[in-house]
Amino acid sequence: MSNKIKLNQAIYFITGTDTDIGKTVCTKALLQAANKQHKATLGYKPISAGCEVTIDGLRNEDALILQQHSSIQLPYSMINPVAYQQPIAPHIAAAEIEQAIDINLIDKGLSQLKQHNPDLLLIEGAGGWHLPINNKQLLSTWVVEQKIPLIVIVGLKLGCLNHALLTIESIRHSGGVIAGWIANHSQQNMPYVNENIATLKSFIAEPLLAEIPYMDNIDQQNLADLCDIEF
Ligand SMILES: Nc1ncnc2c1ncn2[C@@H]1O[C@H](COP(=O)(O)OP(=O)(O)OP(=O)(O)O)[C@@H](O)[C@H]1O
Ligand SMILES: C[C@H](N)[C@H](N)CCCCCC(=O)O
Ligand SMILES: [Mg+2]
Repeated sequence: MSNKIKLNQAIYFITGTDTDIGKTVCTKALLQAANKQHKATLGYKPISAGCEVTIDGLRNEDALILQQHSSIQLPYSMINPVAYQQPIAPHIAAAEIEQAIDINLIDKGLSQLKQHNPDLLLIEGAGGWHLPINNKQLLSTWVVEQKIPLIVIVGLKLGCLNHALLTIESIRHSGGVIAGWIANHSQQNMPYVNENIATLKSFIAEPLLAEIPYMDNIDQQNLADLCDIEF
């Protein structure tokens, strides 16, 4: 019998300890691993902030990476329905151009993706767990309402213990379900990195799904074999 960790839900929300800590890298790794197992996969980046202006419209790098590594090929607008040009908190970018984040678009986008019957649909958040979508609402509330299980990406750096434990406590407090976490070596040669991972393991009951090493050219790498996971 295989000792592989099983992720047997069709949809997961990928959150993390901060912005810029490897959520997209790890989402790509999970998609590549599932693709290698011949699963029908989709990545979804419902809200992006930080886009290029192109003749086809706004394009966000995360969404393009998820689109590229999805085995089900769909138009960009389905992968990233809400996009803002400025690389800032999305609700502030939204206020700047007087185009509020419409949670109905995010909902509708998810329903449309589900119609393509993916075996695995990974939704990448923006920033960390509590992302404001306006001055009153958080994206995390939507995730919990949708009952989407979570995968928490921990960007390994000094301070990540606090960020990881606060994130996990907050997800539980919000009523979210954590499927597991990924340790991402977002920095090269973090001192005592293994001791940090061991500490996190001792505090987090959910499984460590994968450990992603630091790689200079990670965007060019196939990371499938780093995820010893059965989908
Ligand atoms: N394991 C790694 N090895 C080398 N570089 C990494 C690693 N993980 C992340 N990076 C780099 O760090 C940067 C941030 O990673 P990534 O874009 O995945 O973060 P994110 O959490 O998705 O950010 P955002 O909040 O903007 O969505 C990228 O340039 C990425 O290539
Ligand atoms: C621009 C950045 N890379 C992300 N796309 C958005 C990060 C939002 C962070 C919001 C916050 O928690 O302060
Ligand atoms: Mg990202």
